[in-house]
Amino acid sequence: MRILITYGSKLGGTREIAGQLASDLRDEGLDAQALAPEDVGDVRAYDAVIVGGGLYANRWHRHARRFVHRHAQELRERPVWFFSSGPLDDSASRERIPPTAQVRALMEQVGARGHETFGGRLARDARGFIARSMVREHAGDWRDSGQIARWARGVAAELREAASARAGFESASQESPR
Ligand SMILES: Cc1cc2nc3c(=O)[nH]c(=O)nc-3n(C[C@H](O)[C@H](O)[C@H](O)COP(=O)(O)O)c2cc1C
Repeated sequence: MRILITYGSKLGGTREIAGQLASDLRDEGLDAQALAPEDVGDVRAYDAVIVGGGLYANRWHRHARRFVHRHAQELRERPVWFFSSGPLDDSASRERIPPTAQVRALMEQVGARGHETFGGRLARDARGFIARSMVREHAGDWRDSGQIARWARGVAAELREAASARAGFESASQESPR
């Protein structure tokens, strides 16, 4: 089963989460690949898609939003999960943080099956006027590799379940009716 993981990331934190998800899903025996949106060819080549976005003022980074808009049709036709990365504290590790209103609207647009919020990262040398002003209070790496791995295992289990249900249905429908 081929899984695409793509993302919108400005400072690199969400890109690295996508990389860890791909590696965790490969450990689960799935053929998973993390690609920047501009490197994704035909979404129809994948059996399932995960889209992640770094949060900026409660909105996904524009590359993630754009990917969903551009490929809404293909995404509606296959299982899709979303993740967000943002909180610059341990809140995402302690409790489930629901998607922001904008991300929820994108989920509805494509019928996404689930969503997880992971902690974010703000490096001390982050570039950009607002990012620099946030560094003093909020610099740190709050991404939790255990939380990411657990979520990847959950997605893999759902995909396996769906595949075995499909295989059961197909073999039942091949039996000729008497
Ligand atoms: C200008 C700015 C605005 C941010 N706004 C939010 C926000 O609204 N919600 C949130 O949870 N995190 C917010 N963050 C934290 C980022 O989401 C976090 O740094 C994340 O890891 C960035 O992803 P990226 O490294 O992939 O770009 C903000 C960070 C910056 C620099």
